[in-house]
Amino acid sequence: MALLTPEDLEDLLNKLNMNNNIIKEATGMDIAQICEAVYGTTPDSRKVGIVPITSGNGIIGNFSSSLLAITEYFGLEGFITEHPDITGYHQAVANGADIILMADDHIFVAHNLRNGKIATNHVCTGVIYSEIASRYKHTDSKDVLVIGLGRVGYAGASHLVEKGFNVYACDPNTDFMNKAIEELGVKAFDIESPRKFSMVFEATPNANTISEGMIAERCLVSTPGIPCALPDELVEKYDIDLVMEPLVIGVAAMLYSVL
Ligand SMILES: NCCC[C@@H](N)C(=O)NCCCC[C@H](N)C(=O)O
Repeated sequence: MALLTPEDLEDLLNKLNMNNNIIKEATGMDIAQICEAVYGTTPDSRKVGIVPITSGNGIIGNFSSSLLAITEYFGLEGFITEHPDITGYHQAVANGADIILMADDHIFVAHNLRNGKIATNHVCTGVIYSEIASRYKHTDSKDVLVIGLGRVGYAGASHLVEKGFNVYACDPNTDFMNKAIEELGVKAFDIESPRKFSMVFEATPNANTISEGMIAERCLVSTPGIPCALPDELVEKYDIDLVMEPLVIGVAAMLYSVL
């Protein structure tokens, strides 16, 4: 899994506002409304304790401050603990945190200490980005293309299957592909017999995974993946609504999912 860098997190809320405008135009709802629709929850007076974690590659500059900004953007109170790790966890609980947000290099969790709900960033990111793709209002198709069937892509494909969409998927890893076909019933997208999709959910750590044969002239591409899945020439040539930002939308889904 590619780790975030401080550069990825620069200008986070401006990127969010830009993406929220695209989401509103493409789906008719903003990200808070979509989170409410998916999880059936609304922000309340819960307090979020953010605990920096030093394991593995260590603390990422402005990761915790980004989580605080996101928490407050969606109307929740938050604080970052003075210490990291276990000492920080103890501080968060002692200071009355209802929800704990913390991440090592492998798992990023939101844990509600009051109702016991726990969420991971990779599942929530897959669910919310695939949900955004599926809400594209400029199509009546039920076909969605999912590119990438890792932890995030698989969660998104599963969510779309549950919602009754026709999910076509591709991943160079045949084990991932076979698992999704057997467990979810997705159809393998064959680049040799391309179909043009108006809704695409991309979840890979690679650039330019979307090629001309895959997309309709007017489409919505929803991707948390870094770097961008769309080649510049396609962005210029086609009418593409691109929803892409590195952290906020996934964290919003985590918070809504544990409220
Ligand atoms: N959609 C967001 C995915 C984030 C994930 N790829 C990552 O970088 N995880 C590592 C976070 C490490 C945080 C660090 N331990 C800290 O607490 O600052």
